Amino acid sequence: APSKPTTCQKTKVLVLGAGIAGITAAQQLADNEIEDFIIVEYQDQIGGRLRSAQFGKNPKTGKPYTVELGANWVQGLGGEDGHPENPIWTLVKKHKIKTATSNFEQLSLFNGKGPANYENKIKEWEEAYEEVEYRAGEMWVNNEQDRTFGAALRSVGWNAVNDMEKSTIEWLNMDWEYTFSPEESSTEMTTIAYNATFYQFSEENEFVTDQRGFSTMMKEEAKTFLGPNDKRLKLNTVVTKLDYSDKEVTAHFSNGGCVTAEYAICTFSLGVLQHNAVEFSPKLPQWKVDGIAGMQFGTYTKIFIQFPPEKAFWDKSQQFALYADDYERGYYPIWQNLDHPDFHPGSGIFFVTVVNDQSHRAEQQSEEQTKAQALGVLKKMYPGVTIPEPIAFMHPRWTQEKWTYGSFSNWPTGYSLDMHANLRANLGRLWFAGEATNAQYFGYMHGAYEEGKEAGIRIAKCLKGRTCHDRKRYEKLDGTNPERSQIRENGWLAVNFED
Ligand SMILES: Cc1cc2nc3c(=O)[nH]c(=O)nc-3n(C[C@H](O)[C@H](O)[C@H](O)COP(=O)(O)OP(=O)(O)OC[C@H]3O[C@@H](n4cnc5c(N)ncnc54)[C@H](O)[C@@H]3O)c2cc1C
Repeated sequence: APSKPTTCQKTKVLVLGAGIAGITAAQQLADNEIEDFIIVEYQDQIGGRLRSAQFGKNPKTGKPYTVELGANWVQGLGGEDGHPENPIWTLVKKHKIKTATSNFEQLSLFNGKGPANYENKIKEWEEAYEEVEYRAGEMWVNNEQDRTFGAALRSVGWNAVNDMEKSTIEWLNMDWEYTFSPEESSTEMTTIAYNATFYQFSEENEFVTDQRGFSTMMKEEAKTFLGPNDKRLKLNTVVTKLDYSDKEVTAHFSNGGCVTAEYAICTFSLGVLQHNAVEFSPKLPQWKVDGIAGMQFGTYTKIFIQFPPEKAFWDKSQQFALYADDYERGYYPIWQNLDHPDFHPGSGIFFVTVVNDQSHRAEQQSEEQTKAQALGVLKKMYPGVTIPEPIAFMHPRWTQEKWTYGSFSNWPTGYSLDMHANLRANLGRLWFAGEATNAQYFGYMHGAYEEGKEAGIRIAKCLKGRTCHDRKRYEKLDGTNPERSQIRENGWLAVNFED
């Protein structure tokens, strides 16, 4: 182990992580004339889960395409007809990030036998979803107990078991967005998150195609308060341990260095916190451990395939293709056509997205295995077509990335606002911010932005000697099975399970 230095570098605020939340928090500090901060980042660049890669080859230029491995859509734009604007959309416009509008009406349908028509089932889903939204609203205002989204769907007559097309439509609307199935997600909070994003802002989605990479947005934003080669940004620096108290926070790095600050904002992903990738001293209290353990962190994997462009065999005028496998829910289900006139025409790129269990499978098996499975699906979707050999193939392994351990968070059934407040609560001078700490925009970039902003403002106030409150925490949580329910009439046998 590296030897422990006796004195650590000193600063006022330590910003841990240079993703959307970290950069936005630091910007708030700078805007409030707090210039004495240090940003510490694991990777060699700003952006976090805004992460692009070079892929394949553009036949016109001979250079690879830039594709987004992480966040790709600005979801919910707003800013018109009295709706507030999504702050990410504001930044995208400010930094002239190139986007194209996603049109989910351009969806071709397939099943195990090839092209198929199950529009009527999509309509059935839409009606059921609308009823669930209404039920969720009632549940919320009446403070009814939360339940799985699957339970709410069944209660309005939607049941996808035994119907692979319906299962796939359900996957499209739930798992694709949240990475978890309706059986795992909260009815109330899933509906709230959807409303907060798509009804508050708008139902439009813009897909980033900028060849500089989406992270350009945050890199450019950082330039508004950091100078060139600013010493306050420590890249390639891995935090291994955080000492915290009511007076200060010290971050220890894998390179042996350390920084002590009056305040710190930890923006590491929920995955990082759940993997105990950072040691806390003193140990985290149980209410905090439970707050971290209770929220879900999922994986979303885009599998990129480039075919020889002249041999592109799919309908290039459509943006999406949905495949309902005969046997397995979520098996290579949603295909995106980047060869569309609005994206990268002539690219020959067709990519497929899988989540969670299917992502974990792809992460464990070889690229050859995954490629063979994906091509096997295309053979079923396009019977009679000779599927050409891809000229490029690539997918990330999000669950294994030590700086995130997954993609984004989801709100499970039974996780309460109080439990979530415990995830978000500060521990003395150590604060937490990031997409997962946002109670309504969890999972999204705008969630990370709002949380970074809030934490930055709060800490600036504390440092300026203005009102400085701790965040709420709930060391004791209310149960939902009180003693009055534990009675014979409820089938409760009052058996004592102790020996
Ligand atoms: C595949 C995928 C698809 C997505 N799609 C969308 C989408 O379409 N729309 C949308 O709105 N959102 C999407 N998201 C979510 C969005 O990317 C996140 O909500 C957002 O980027 C999170 O920002 P953050 O600042 O909270 O966290 P992060 O971006 O994770 O920032 C935290 C930073 O901390 C650093 N770090 C971690 N551990 C350490 C350590 N030990 N020491 C030092 N530094 C450390 C990390 O490197 C990282 O830069 C997607 C995410 C993924 C992965």
